[in-house]
Amino acid sequence: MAESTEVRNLVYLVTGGCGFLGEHVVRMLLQREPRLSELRVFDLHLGPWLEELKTGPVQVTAIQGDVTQAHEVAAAVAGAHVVIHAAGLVDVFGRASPETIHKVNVQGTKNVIEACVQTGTRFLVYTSSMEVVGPNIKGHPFYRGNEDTPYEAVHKHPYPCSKAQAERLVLEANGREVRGGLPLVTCALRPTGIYGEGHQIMRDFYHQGLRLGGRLFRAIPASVEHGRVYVGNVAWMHVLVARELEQRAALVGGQVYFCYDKSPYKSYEDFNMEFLGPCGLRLVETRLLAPYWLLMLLAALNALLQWLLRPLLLYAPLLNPYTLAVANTTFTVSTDKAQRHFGYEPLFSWEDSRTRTIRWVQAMEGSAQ
Ligand SMILES: NC(=O)C1=CN([C@@H]2O[C@H](COP(=O)(O)OP(=O)(O)OC[C@H]3O[C@@H](n4cnc5c(N)ncnc54)[C@H](O)[C@@H]3O)[C@@H](O)[C@H]2O)C=CC1
Ligand SMILES: CC(C)CCC[C@@H](C)[C@H]1CC[C@H]2[C@@H]3[C@H](O)CC4=CC(=O)CC[C@]4(C)[C@H]3CC[C@]12C
Repeated sequence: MAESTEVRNLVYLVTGGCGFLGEHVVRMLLQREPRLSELRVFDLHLGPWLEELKTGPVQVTAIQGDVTQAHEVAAAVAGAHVVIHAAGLVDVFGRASPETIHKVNVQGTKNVIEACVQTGTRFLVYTSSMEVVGPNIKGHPFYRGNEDTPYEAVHKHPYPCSKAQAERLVLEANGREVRGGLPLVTCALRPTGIYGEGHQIMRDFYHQGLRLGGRLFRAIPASVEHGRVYVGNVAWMHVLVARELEQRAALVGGQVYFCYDKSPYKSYEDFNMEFLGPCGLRLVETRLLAPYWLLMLLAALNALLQWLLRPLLLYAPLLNPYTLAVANTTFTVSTDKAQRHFGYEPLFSWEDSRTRTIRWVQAMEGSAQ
């Protein structure tokens, strides 16, 4: 940890600071950024847990706001030294319209960039996603790839499209002159599938398993590897790169970094079982019962039902053609770019990450433990 005798004079803004990742970034900043004097937490929905953070040495300012509203963003950004833009509409289930996803993820990001330029904020970290790269619609595997691995990134789904556009805007803004005449320094972090305390989909799988008598049924072949990264390490990467943006502007500015740690390469379901297994669930092999063509049929049926029922109700199950394609395509990362550029090492070992996540599942309401 850095020296605690450093002067506290920095103002940080975290957009989406009450989300799954955002909360971890907020808590990590308070623990690991000794130069912090004020932390602004901007979100559409503020969490009650923010109150308990207001008693420490750092001024925690909760701002209820909408990134699609340029004036609200500008007011929050004014006077901040660093912005971590983690707010986003994460929807691959068809809950929100493509227009809403675009508005939040693309227009919202434009608003953040313009606010930095207008108010003179120089450092911007954007939470991008592996989805900016892939899996692509052709289902090409991305096996242990890095930031320079050639890959045909072709998207159709609104979520990856919006993240790709927003990331491009952030990178193109690197070097723009901000108010006061100095250049803006930006970079983008691309997490793979994040897991850890607060992960909604893990929660959903757990409850589904309990409803099914402690069983989950394998849908995806165990040979398909899916990249995962612990939320605490993703948060740590954000804190570290934000800290280094000023000192290493020439190297880090305009760059993208995959988020990685020592989590093992496994299929999506086998990886989830690392936590759900110790909490009493078991994964039942069903390859013969549910061949892939049947899953595709079910996914297509779900999409059709979603469309038919839309005027009446929101039907948004986990399985749809897009989630099936993502879950069924190998996408794993092997890189050390963040280590080389800004000295990143995972803060949490795989054992720690696993233990913390298991404890969180065990503490969940309705837990079998
Ligand atoms: N969950 C994952 O596996 C991954 C997430 N990401 C990215 O990480 C970021 C955070 O994602 P999560 O924490 O998982 O999602 P989340 O949904 O838990 O957090 C997003 C936060 O943004 C806020 N937000 C949404 N619309 C807003 C608006 N119009 N104005 C202000 N705040 C708004 C939400 O209220 C929420 O608190 C997102 O940008 C997402 O694209 C990237 C890769 C993987
Ligand atoms: C029942 C199905 C066959 C399996 C369902 C699993 C899916 C819900 C999830 C499998 C892969 C996930 C995505 C992946 O981790 C990459 C992501 C990155 C993001 O930026 C946002 C979330 C997500 C799209 C994530 C969403 C759930 C899966 C599709």
